[in-house]
Amino acid sequence: MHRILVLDNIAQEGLVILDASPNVEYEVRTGLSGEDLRTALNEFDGAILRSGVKITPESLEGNTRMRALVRAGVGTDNIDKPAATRRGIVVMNTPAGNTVSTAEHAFALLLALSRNIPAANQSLVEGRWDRKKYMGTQVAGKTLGIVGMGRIGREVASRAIAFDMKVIAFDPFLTDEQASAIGVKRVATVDEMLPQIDYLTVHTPLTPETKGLISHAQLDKVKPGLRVINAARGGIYDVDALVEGLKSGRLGGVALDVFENEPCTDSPLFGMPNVVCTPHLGASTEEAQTQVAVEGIHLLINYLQTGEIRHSVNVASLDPKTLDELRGFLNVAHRLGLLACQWHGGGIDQVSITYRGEVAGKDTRVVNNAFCAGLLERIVDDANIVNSEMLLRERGIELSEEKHRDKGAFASSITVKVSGGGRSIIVGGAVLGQNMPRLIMLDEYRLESFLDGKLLIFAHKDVPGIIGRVGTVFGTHGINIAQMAVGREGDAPGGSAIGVLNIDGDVPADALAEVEGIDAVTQVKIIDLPKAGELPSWLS
Ligand SMILES: NC(=O)C1=CN([C@@H]2O[C@H](COP(=O)(O)OP(=O)(O)OC[C@H]3O[C@@H](n4cnc5c(N)ncnc54)[C@H](O)[C@@H]3O)[C@@H](O)[C@H]2O)C=CC1
Ligand SMILES: O=C(O)CCC(=O)C(=O)O
Repeated sequence: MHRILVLDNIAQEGLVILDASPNVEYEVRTGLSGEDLRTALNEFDGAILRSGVKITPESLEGNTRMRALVRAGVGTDNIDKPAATRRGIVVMNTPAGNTVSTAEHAFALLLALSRNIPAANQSLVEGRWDRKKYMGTQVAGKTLGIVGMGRIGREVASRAIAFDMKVIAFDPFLTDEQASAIGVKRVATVDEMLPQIDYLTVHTPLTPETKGLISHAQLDKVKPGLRVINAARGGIYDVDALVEGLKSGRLGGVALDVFENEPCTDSPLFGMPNVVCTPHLGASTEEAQTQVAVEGIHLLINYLQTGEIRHSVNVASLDPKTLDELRGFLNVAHRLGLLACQWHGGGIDQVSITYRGEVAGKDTRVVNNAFCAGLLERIVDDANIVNSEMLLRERGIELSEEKHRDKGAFASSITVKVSGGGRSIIVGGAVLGQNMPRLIMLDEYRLESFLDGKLLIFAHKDVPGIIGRVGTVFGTHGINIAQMAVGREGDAPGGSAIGVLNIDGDVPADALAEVEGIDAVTQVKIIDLPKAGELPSWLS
């Protein structure tokens, strides 16, 4: 049973899906913070939220249960993503569900500013018929500057063009070709657009580059009377600069839907002339809320039930088709990681992964993560495909990847060199038939061995009789050998070789000592892997 926590009010349509989903139970607990939030998050497998809850590192402290946090909306700035990633929690959002509603709200603010709608309404309902005071500005023929030409910025642009406005846009990822296809003029910097525009609207996340995009210094650069709108994130405009600009007349109006600290019930802008503010209503339409709730719940259930990862902001996506194609490889990679950790023995500082054949044509980032999860699983609690790469980097271990499309002996294979502490080892694997993991390389030896259960690996000189002597030791101790594979250096006998035995049950210490005592045996190690068919929780 997957337990889902609904942390904010979401549309009923989302709850209906939860009600109808087998193997899922949920609770709605809104307004949680501090210790209550921390405790609650540890009682559920997944959670869905809007902007009303802040997930901090403290909220996730000691969490061993939560697997996914879904933001029913775009901005995930209320979720501490490094903390979630560290705990192995996938963070997903619903990027497109509220795009149109937010663009419409930004445009509604632009029109409200142009025609003084809120102030005129207020004056009228207070008993005044003040037509002269509320003389407005026509938007047709005026120029709108848009910073951020992503989903919302582009919707705003098309609405502005429909209103006969000229549009100038800045976005580091906008090309001249894209700009002309949309019908806007691209500029290379925000400063370049400021003297040319009558209205400015921003549709970017709050980042170090966008924080204070309009500050005191920009007031000197703007065309006097510029009206500015922000339905993206508080902090993109500096509030003190906005107040100064309004007082000096450099700014003709300010419309804000978002604030640096929310909820915001007090601001020097509130009550000033030519200011229109709304309490973060951009996405507050029935249509947007239904879409983000339905999409968000689907994302959550799909991840918990099938492992599909879509719209993740902290880990590579894994759609159902790719998941299906890679499932066998995720399993092999995880097992190779577990083997590499035990065979190397510790002090690792470098991991080089090579994919060969068909698998090299796929997005293998998540396979890398599966290997890293196996490598770390015995060292770090709760390593999984979400957090393993971060955990690896935090430990100063370098990860590199190489791909070769040409096939070797197998349709697809993965080989990993793990180095550190003066020792390098190599493990290689492939998938046979329907998800049967095989070890095909160990250090310089090619072989073909089952990659599950208990393995006894013994390096030895390639001289006659060794296999028989090792077999006799196990027979004497009543230990069954399920499978056996050997690989040797080159084609001729006499060099070094390696044997891999799949053992049923445990190997007693005295049996191990007897194998170690065989003179031609140079190294013996027992390796513990998951049993055949056993999958880690993140893959089952
Ligand atoms: N008021 C509200 O209720 C809502 C607010 N939002 C906010 O609106 C913002 C935009 O959302 P979307 O369009 O969906 O995101 P998006 O990811 O589709 O677009 C963002 C764009 O900003 C651009 N950008 C990033 N840094 C930039 C910079 N320094 N200068 C210029 N452009 C830059 C990116 O290249 C991208 O094209 C987000 O911050 C989101 O949280 C989104 C939905 C509702
Ligand atoms: O959930 C909301 O209403 C806020 C929407 C928003 O800001 C976002 O999606 O980024």
